[in-house]
Amino acid sequence: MALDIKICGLKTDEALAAALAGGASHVGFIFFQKSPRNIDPIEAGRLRETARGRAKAVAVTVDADDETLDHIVASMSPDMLQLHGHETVERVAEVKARYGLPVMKAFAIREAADLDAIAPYVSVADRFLFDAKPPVGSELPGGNGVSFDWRLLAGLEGQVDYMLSGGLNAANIGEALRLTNPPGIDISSGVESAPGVKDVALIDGFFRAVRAATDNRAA
Ligand SMILES: O=C(O)c1ccccc1N[C@@H]1O[C@H](COP(=O)(O)O)[C@@H](O)[C@H]1O
Repeated sequence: MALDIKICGLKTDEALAAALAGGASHVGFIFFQKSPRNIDPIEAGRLRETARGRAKAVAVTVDADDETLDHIVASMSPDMLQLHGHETVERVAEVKARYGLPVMKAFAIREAADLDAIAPYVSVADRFLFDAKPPVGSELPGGNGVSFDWRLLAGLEGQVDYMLSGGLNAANIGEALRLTNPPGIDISSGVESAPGVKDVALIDGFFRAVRAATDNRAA
């Protein structure tokens, strides 16, 4: 099965063009005030039109209330909602029903026991996203450029649909894919020259590294 690739935290035409040219299956827009990648929903709506029909537009939110989600969904008509906060199973079900959109629920992983938390969500979430726990002092629940022990996901192959995320970059993606064989991968800081500043050369390099790793895998 083809590997899904999500480039997240996009804010500019140039970065979006590089993500699409590289073959991103998903492009992510962050709606979280404290993030250096935070984008206005109207501007995200403009960018997502470029991606329409080429990559799925994912709206990333953190414990957002209905009013906030209403505005995001109306402004940019995402293909998917990523819930990256402490949303309960009930809240995930409520959001799915309210917007009729697939939901990807994020979980922070440090040890094997952290994966137990996904069990009640299996029948509700369309997909999971596994990220590292934020470093102490970080105000961001994601986008910290930190990875976790990928070997923890080894038993999940074929069991749940998920994206591997957290601290991925061109240098480590080969090892990450070798250890986990995930259905999808998600990257943000690893293709930035500074927090919130996407770098076209780094985006190109990431896709090259993914291709090299997946070619090796197929061979
Ligand atoms: O990127 C952010 O600023 C962000 C803010 C709030 C919630 C989620 C966020 N990002 C998500 O985290 C992953 C991993 O990021 P990184 O590659 O480790 O920098 C990112 O792709 C988003 O899905």
